[in-house]
Amino acid sequence: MKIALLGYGKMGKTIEEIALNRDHEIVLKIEEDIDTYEIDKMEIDVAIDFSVPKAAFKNITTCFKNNIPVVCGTTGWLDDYEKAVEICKKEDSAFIYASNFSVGVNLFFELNKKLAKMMNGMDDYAVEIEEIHHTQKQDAPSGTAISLAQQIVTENVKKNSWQLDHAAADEIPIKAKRIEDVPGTHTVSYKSKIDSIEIMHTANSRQGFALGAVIAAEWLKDKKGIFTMQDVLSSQF
Ligand SMILES: NC(=O)C1=CN([C@@H]2O[C@H](COP(=O)(O)OP(=O)(O)OC[C@H]3O[C@@H](n4cnc5c(N)ncnc54)[C@H](O)[C@@H]3O)[C@@H](O)[C@H]2O)C=CC1
Ligand SMILES: O=C(O)C1=N[C@H](C(=O)O)C[C@H](O)C1
Repeated sequence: MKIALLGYGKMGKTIEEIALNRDHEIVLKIEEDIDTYEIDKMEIDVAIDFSVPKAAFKNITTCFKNNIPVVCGTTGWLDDYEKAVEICKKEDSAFIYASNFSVGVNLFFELNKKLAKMMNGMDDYAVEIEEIHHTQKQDAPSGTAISLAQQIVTENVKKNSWQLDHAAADEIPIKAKRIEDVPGTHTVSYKSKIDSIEIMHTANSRQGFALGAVIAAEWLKDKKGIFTMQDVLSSQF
């Protein structure tokens, strides 16, 4: 498979290593605006975007316009997600966005939904999310923490949204901590006066995110439409 890497930082480099080990070819590495590359003249099977929030929308929609399917893991640009979906549909292209491509985190998401369902109506418990990431991270809270909060909102009749730090009664508080070299740790806790229940996912490296993104790219290559990581994983496991 011929892969274009949109963003060649910590994640782009880890994805390259995994893609080469799976016999794929990296035909393009982008570190600036996509207009400066002649992608219309290139043969690209799939683009994988792990870049920066301000670049993602333009770069991925340019790929759709050139009939290149896109796997996007960049977080912090989701105000434009619906617009990107419309452009993808109009161009008859293919798209997967996931706040987290790690298989382990996607299992953790399922656990979070189950626990949220069980805790719905348990009013003595206060729910809270904490995320810890490295100090270079541009966005807060993390995309994964937002996904966890949205999953709880779907299950819990008393919670309508999330808030960074100080939340109202109908909001889930998210605490974002930045500590050098932490790849990504997420904890969902329910605390009462009597006891606490916590579930936690700790990434030991970036390998899990990168492997999940390459698996998603292999799955998406010849498809058309809008998909999620759940679609990918339910066809594999
Ligand atoms: N969904 C997931 O599973 C994961 C998502 N992420 C997200 O992926 C993104 C990248 O993370 P890292 O690699 O750690 O960041 P990084 O800062 O190491 O790399 C970002 C890269 O984007 C490049 N870049 C800057 N402007 C650009 C432009 N206009 N076009 C294309 N590339 C440009 C930079 O040169 C840099 O190489 C972040 O948004 C992060 O939150 C990170 C890990 C897992
Ligand atoms: O920036 C990161 O590093 C990560 N970002 C993603 C997020 O915002 O959730 C996923 C992972 O936790 C690492």
